[in-house]
Amino acid sequence: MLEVDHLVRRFGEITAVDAISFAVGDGQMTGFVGGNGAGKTTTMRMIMGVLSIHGGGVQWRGRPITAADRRGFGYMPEERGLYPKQPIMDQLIYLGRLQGLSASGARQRAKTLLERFNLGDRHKDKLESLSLGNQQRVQIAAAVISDPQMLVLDEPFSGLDPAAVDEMADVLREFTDRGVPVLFSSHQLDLVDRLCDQLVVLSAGRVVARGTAAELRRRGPVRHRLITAGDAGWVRGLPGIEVIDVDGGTALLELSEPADTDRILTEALRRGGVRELTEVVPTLADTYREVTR
Ligand SMILES: Nc1ncnc2c1ncn2[C@@H]1O[C@H](COP(=O)(O)OP(=O)(O)OP(=O)(O)O)[C@@H](O)[C@H]1O
Repeated sequence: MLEVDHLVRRFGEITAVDAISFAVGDGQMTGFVGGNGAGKTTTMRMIMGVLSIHGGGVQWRGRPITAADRRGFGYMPEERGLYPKQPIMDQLIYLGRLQGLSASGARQRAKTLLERFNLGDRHKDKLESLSLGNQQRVQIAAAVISDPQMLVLDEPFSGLDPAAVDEMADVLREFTDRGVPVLFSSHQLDLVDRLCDQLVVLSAGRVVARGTAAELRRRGPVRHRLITAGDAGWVRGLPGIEVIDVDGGTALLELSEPADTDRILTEALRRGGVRELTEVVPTLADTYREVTR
């Protein structure tokens, strides 16, 4: 398990990461979500020891993390890290050797990974000659070259088409299935919803929400949709009911008291032509907007 404990990082006057805490359990896929500048990359860099820590700490398996622990982590940095002008196989072998594999072990592992990503016949090609999606596949191969104990991936899904997203997700799941904790950042809420056991939502350097997608959805605003045969504009006249939107016979409402549902329904029935009154389950995007505003 990786634990991030009240981590702090400042850049001059800016506190980019402001006492962030969360944990990534063994075999747990954790999505790190937040708008531009929320502090995701900075946190990941501190986990990996690329940036110094100004407060708090990182624990790995219950002890303060060491450089040796970090060498066993697979990391995909925001700036990527491979050389555009060098053949991909050579780079993977080099990285594997740096991380302690033998020459033949590194070659074998690189070959297996490139084949896994359908890039076996491109092994002599320079990184820059590959499509963006294929470059991303090679970047992930580089992160997992030496059988990592933990994966820290900065936007691994950005720029991938849906098929490549599924393929990348399968690779990450192979790791979580083996008990490896995986932390990745993403702007794609639908993806995070689909893939993650846990979400950590950052805003302005702080954790503003944390939990499973279902738990976070429950934190979103509970709304009701009323559909009537005639115009539903009359809802605006009801005291204590927040009207989010009215479009012809359809109104979207936020009700603060359970009794408000009865009140709305009674009034709608009195007026006649009620078609529907239903609770609208918040989406993850609704919750995200709510917790980051
Ligand atoms: N090297 C740096 N020097 C000065 N400020 C920095 C530096 N790195 C990050 N920051 C600032 O720290 C804050 C957090 O940035 P960070 O890159 O961690 O956010 P992020 O959540 O990864 O955003 P994005 O989704 O855009 O990548 C921002 O205000 C950013 O401008």
